[in-house]
Amino acid sequence: MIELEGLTKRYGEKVAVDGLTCTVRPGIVTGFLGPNGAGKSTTMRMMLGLDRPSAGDVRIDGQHYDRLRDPLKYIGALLDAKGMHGGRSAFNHLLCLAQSNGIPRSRVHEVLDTVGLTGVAKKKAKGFSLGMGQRLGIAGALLGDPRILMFDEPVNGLDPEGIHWIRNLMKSLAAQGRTVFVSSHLMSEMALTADHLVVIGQGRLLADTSMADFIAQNSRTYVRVRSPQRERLLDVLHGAGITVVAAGDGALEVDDGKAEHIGELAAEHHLVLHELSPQQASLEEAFMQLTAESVEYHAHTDAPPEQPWGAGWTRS
Ligand SMILES: Nc1ncnc2c1ncn2[C@@H]1O[C@H](COP(=O)(O)OP(=O)(O)OP(=O)(O)O)[C@@H](O)[C@H]1O
Repeated sequence: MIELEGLTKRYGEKVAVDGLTCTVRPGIVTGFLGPNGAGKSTTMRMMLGLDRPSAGDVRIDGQHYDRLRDPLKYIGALLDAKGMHGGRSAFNHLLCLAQSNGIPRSRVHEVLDTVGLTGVAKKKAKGFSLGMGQRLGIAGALLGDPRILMFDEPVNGLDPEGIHWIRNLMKSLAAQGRTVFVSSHLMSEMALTADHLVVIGQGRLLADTSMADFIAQNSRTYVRVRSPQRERLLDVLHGAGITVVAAGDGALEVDDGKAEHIGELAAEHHLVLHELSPQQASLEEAFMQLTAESVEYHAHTDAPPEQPWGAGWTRS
């Protein structure tokens, strides 16, 4: 479990993290979301004792990071896959980490095997592709068999097979009862991986809720209906006190409606339906809705959806 209490970080005038209070629980994957510059990396760095909070507190299984003996046995993290000593082989990189944390050499072989790098264990990390670097970083996080795992943008640079692998790895670590905390800008991936979300904007907590509730609370849910007897269907729905919105393509949209109810009404009146589909916004739409006001960096034009924000963006 990771507990944040009023966690705050200031850099001069800039408040990067602003009074965050939340608990990251074991047994589930918790996604950590926020627009660029929201304070995710700073929060994660404070969790790992790499940055000192200006105010507030963060506890790892009840203890401060700097009080943990052999910290890799409590919390493993992938923060910056390129932040390792490139001149060492993958094996030696992990061996150094293991030796400084009282972890046996045999465990290095185990984690190399888990991440699929056994075949390149003797190669220098500086020759690794981004994806291999991510895998090596993940091996380092797993080395101490910790109860808490933290991943900052773990799917960066991974190919579809690698993304699939890390998704399953995170889910299985959570299923073993571990605490899994992961940040990503890839909403479709987060939607498939996380059970719970912590969302921040400009350093402040915007949401701490289950994935399903987050989407339900931050988006419109409606039922889409199409019928060749559109006008009669409209009369029937209006007659039942149901508010209907016309969609551009001739379909009807019923806000907060139950598909079953609409289907039964149509059947009672012998109306043919060509479509009766409950619609829910994607995580990306819900996220954009919630964070619209706290986005610090805007593109000059509409950016394509489903891409990490960043390149070519300017501060507003
Ligand atoms: N060492 C530092 N000195 C000054 N300002 C900093 C420092 N580190 C971070 N910041 C500022 O704090 C804010 C939060 O940064 P942070 O990197 O934590 O955000 P983030 O949510 O991880 O962003 P991204 O999604 O772009 O990685 C930003 O405005 C950033 O410019």
